[in-house]
Amino acid sequence: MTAKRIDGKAAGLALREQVAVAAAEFQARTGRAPGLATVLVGEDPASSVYVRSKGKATAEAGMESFAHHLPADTSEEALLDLVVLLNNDDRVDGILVQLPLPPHMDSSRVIAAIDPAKDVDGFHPVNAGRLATGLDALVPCTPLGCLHLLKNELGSLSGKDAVVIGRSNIVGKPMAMLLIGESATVTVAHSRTRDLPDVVRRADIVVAAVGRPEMIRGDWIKPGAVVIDVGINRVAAADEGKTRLVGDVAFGEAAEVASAITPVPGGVGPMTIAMLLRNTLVAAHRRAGLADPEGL
Ligand SMILES: Nc1nc(=O)c2c([nH]1)NC[C@@H]1CN(c3ccc(C(=O)N[C@@H](CCC(=O)O)C(=O)O)cc3)C=[N+]21
Repeated sequence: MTAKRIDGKAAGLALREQVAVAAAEFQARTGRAPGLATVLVGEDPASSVYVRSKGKATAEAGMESFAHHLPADTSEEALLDLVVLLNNDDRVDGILVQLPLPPHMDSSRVIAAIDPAKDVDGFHPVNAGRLATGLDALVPCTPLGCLHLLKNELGSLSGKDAVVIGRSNIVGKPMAMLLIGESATVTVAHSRTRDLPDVVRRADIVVAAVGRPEMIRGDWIKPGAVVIDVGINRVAAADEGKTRLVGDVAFGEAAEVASAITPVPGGVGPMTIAMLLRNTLVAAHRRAGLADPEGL
């Protein structure tokens, strides 16, 4: 069997079009567009690329983009001052501080300084707690994108066996919370899990977020499972000196067994950006005292 390739690029574009329609409605009602502020500290080339593509997507969705770029040697105090400024700026509905921060900064402290109502990454402990307790939260973009793809594929997730590989605050833990919320039976596996291949073999749904290139092999996958690959790993290509992106799943092998699988690139990554815009739109509505936009 050859799995269906889940097209995250197309799903992300469709979502971004819906967000653009709702953003225009928001502007008509309130007299201003939703606004997203991004903060990049330092010169990491990959981070610069992501921040630039976020700025472009924001403009395309009819939202205002406020891009802040600080030098790598900025003090933590100066970054915290900027966060406070953005917290108090009414044009700003969403604040994204690009991670990782330089090593002299304490990212937990920076995240905790962001107004939870503007925390479109969903990384603030208040949002993590709200998600865990089933309250309205801003939910991390990558797991939200994974859930969107899973529901597109399967409809209801109720009673499905889901295995999340990875326990980070950014992906694994919030992914588990979302799956529990959909009434899946959820196992969170990680580097200390015993017999990981056997654990994964039980899963109707596999979400791989370990950050190890092609670690999850085809013979770990239950026939017919849906595989969501969150990994974005840059590895050496066959061509001397070139690189290519691979996921955490050995795609070719897994595609022989799964019913559907996300590719890398073109899977989860584009959904993450679409969900960032979605979260900015939602934050704008909540801050303006409006009901959440429908169907997003
Ligand atoms: N505060 C914060 N929030 C983030 O959401 C955040 C962050 N920091 N730091 C870095 C990571 C990484 N990230 C990606 C988003 C989209 C793609 C994406 O669209 N990737 C394309 C391909 C990209 C390429 O070709 O290099 C794809 O998978 O198809 C990738 C990576 C968000 N991050």
